[in-house]
Amino acid sequence: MDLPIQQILSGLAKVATDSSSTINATELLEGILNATSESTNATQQSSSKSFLESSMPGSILAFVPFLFSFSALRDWLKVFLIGGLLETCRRWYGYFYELTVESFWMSATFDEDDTSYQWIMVWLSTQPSWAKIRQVEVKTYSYGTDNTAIGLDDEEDEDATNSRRMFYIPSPSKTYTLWYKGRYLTITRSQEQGRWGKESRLQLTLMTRNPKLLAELLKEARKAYMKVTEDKMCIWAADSTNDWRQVARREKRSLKSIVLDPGIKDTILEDARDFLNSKKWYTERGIPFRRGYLLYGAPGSGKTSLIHSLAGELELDVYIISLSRIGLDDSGLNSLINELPERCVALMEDIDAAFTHGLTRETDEEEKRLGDKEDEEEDDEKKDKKKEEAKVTSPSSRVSLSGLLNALDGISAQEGRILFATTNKYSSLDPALCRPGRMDLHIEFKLASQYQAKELFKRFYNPNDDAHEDDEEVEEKTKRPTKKSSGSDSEKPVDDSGYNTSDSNESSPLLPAPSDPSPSINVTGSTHQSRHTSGPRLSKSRLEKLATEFAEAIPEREISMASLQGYLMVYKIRPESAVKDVPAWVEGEVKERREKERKRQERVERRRKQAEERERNKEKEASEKVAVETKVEGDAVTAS
Ligand SMILES: Nc1ncnc2c1ncn2[C@@H]1O[C@H](COP(=O)(O)OP(=O)(O)OP(=O)(O)O)[C@@H](O)[C@H]1O
Repeated sequence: MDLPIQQILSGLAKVATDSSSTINATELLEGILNATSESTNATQQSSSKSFLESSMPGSILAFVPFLFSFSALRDWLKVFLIGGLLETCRRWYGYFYELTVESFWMSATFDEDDTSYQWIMVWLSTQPSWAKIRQVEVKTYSYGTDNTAIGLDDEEDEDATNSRRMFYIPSPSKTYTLWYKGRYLTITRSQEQGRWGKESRLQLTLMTRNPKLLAELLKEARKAYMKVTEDKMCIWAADSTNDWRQVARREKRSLKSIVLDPGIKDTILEDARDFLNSKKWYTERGIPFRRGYLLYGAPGSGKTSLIHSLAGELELDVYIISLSRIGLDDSGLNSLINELPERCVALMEDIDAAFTHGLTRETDEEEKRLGDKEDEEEDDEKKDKKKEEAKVTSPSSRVSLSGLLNALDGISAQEGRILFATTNKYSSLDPALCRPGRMDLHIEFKLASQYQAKELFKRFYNPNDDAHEDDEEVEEKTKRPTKKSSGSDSEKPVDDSGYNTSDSNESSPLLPAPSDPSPSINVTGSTHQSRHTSGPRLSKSRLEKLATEFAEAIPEREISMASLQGYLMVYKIRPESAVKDVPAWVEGEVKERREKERKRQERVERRRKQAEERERNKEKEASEKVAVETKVEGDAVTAS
């Protein structure tokens, strides 16, 4: 290791003796190299060679101290200065370039899971130049998102309606150019791997110095979106990571189609409207700006239908919160409720289903008692279904009552939301949950009244309320027993709606005929008998008469609206037959209901007896135990 240092030192000494008083770096380097080579020659004769000598040329080693010499520093400085200057220039150039370009362009990005993404897609589909694009991705959608792309099929195209529709969407990673108000516009759709597979993103770049132009475009896009979705409402549900996802977009259901006793719909609608317009009122009084409605009562009485219909009427989206969902716990529920948008309908269906397993404050005994009581009230099938659901969900649902209460009205609970909860077991709900502030309005839904049956009949056969006052022609038509079909010699039966259908009920072996004692095929439920979508043509007076007859045959509060609807579905285009057959159907329904009731009574009685038996056995065991202990004690006393 000493050798190179000696060489360098000798080199330096040689340079010092040979050189004049002013030496420059080049001379110094040459001197070192010469001295080093001489020194190296001398040492070559030596038999021992160091590792460094064998692995590195001496000239490089000699160069090292030179790098740190004073004169080399000056050169280093020059290099740094020039390099730094060049880099600074490069960066400034990039910065100014971006600044210049940015001042002429505006850009915005849109993520697929945000509604604004759909605004842009809808807006794109309205652009004339977009119709001429040549490279696209073709998609078929199974639900909801059909407004986010450009439909290829005509709505009335039979193939399109019978199968999935086809859509154009922008190809990923391709930049499309368009013109917006005379400005150059580019749109790029990129895809990234997200939690749920590939997630798309749109990047829009507009050549303008005016920031208002982008805002205008966005407003236009939102308007276009609102226009195509004005008859639709979005349904959201939580995914397994407790994030809201849009699961469907549905046609709004008209409030008129929900038949309730007079005043109920109007009361809820007015209340909800008033609430939505009262933010200031709530704020001024320091009352949390939230409203809860509890809809309870008979199954199939229209609770869920009414909620969806009201949401459509109020132009709000529906966010479904399923308390018994696998993996949902208190914190998950809390975050779900926190993430609700300000104006929305939150829907908790069958809120009692979650209570059965740990949410209620009732003791087990009370729960059992209540369960028995409800047994008497509730439909057998419904109860069994609930039990099954409870069995499936109980191990995984970890929402506690306090968790639910906190989520509903804790400080972090979302303001401005309307909560609708439904239940078939009103009496099993905890009072804390039902108190005002959490559930402000409680509305009972009962089995169908005769008024409801009549209105349902009228709406079913004349949904648009457009029957003529006394349309004798229609009347005539409905009375005519047969009609000659054009192009055929054979006489075909005519349905009692006045329509002549090729697949009317008479020719359909699948239709269950209530009066037929031995149907050829055992079909449960109602089948579609016609492809007619419009209602049968009945005059107003005829419809009124039939509806009255129909309603008179329906016993008050014994049959659910869902069952009535199911019955009418069988007679989709045969109102006369519907009225004629209704007494037989009602008889069957009532009989079935009574049979179920009887079975339920028996089951309740059996359970009661089993409980008594258990009690008796317990008492017997206890008294036997006491007797044995007394005997043992007696024996012990005798023995002592
Ligand atoms: N009052 C009603 N007016 C019109 N249709 C009704 C009414 N009640 C029920 N229906 C019809 O019955 C079907 C079931 O109704 P819905 O699901 O709203 O009842 P529900 O009370 O929510 O039942 P569940 O308590 O079992 O959830 C729907 O197709 C709906 O059209």
